[in-house]
Amino acid sequence: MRILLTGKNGQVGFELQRALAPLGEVIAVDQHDCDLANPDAIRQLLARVQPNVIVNPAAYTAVDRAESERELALAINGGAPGVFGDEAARRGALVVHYSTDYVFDGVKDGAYSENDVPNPQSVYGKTKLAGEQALQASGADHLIFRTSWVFGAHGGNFAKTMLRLAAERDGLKVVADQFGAPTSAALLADVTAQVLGCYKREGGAGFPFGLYHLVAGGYTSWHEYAQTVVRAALSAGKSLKLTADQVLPITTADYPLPASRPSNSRLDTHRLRQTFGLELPVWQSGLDHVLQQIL
Ligand SMILES: NC(=O)C1=CN([C@@H]2O[C@H](COP(=O)(O)OP(=O)(O)OC[C@H]3O[C@@H](n4cnc5c(N)ncnc54)[C@H](OP(=O)(O)O)[C@@H]3O)[C@@H](O)[C@H]2O)C=CC1
Ligand SMILES: Cc1cn([C@H]2C[C@H](O)[C@@H](COP(=O)(O)OP(=O)(O)O[C@H]3O[C@@H](C)C(=O)[C@@H](O)[C@H]3O)O2)c(=O)[nH]c1=O
Ligand SMILES: [Mg+2]
Repeated sequence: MRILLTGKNGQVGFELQRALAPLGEVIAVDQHDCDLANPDAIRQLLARVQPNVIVNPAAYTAVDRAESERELALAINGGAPGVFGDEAARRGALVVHYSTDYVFDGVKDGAYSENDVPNPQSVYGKTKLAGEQALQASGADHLIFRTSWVFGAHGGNFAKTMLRLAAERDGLKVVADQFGAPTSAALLADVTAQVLGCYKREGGAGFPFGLYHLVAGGYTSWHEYAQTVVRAALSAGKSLKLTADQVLPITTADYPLPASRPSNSRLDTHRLRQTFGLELPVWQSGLDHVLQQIL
């Protein structure tokens, strides 16, 4: 299997380099090798690499900046997956792509399933939904993994931001009315590799391609997540300027940002677990593992 991997220095791309290696030859690229905002550059890359599988964790992920950089975010998040899809359909390749909880408006009670209708409230969410739809419309064999609140040892994320702020400030305020599942980049990479392993063994017409929600087990609020990070850092002996009690709960209205975030980001993973016989560990176990690496 020849696997083209984009975004090799991103949180998920970095973990995928490790996880995909046993499946075949991995050709990993970054923005310098191919600018995903440029469709011709993508076509040239595919002509050169001739992959059987394209794995695309690269994306425009700056949620607030996207509100004022709509065109660029749309080219990378909405356009590139369509180009990958069109080319893959022509070449008989598989496209593996990642999307987000931010395609939902967050007003549902309970976890969102793949059958729930997206209604993104941010530019980032809208461009990610456009990417899903472009890939689906291409007719290429594809897998789309929708995930949420990604963290890893490599790259930037909320947990690392909390560690940095807790070392600088004697108080922190974090929204307590948005709920979701922090999901480790390593879990995303490992599940991707498991599913691609199935595809390698038994891929073909009957393979269950399509859209899957993929998040860690359980859920929390950003506030409780921040407190968990601070508590773990303190018990690992890290010197911080505050304790978990000094991470105060606030509402979304108390923390105005350019982009609107869903208050309910919970994703139901039933389809993925049933189809591939997988277990998804709780978010705390992935966090413990990453904090051990960072601290
Ligand atoms: N982070 C999160 O919390 C969540 C992420 N997702 C989705 O999961 C996937 C992986 O996210 P994650 O690993 O966290 O993202 P990161 O932001 O860590 O990495 C994204 C990568 O995309 C690359 N990239 C950005 N613009 C371009 C471009 N024009 N051409 C080529 N490469 C580009 C970046 O390269 P460079 O560093 O050089 O800019 C970076 O390596 C994405 O599809 C994201 O939408 C879904 C839910 C939550
Ligand atoms: C730094 C900070 C953030 N917050 C809030 C703002 C926001 O509601 C929430 C999370 O903030 P962030 O900006 O780090 O997270 P955000 O960039 O919105 O994270 C999202 O990224 C994209 C890529 C996704 O796909 C989503 O799944 C999600 O992970 O925490 C506080 O309340 N206090 C703080 O000190
Ligand atoms: Mg962010």
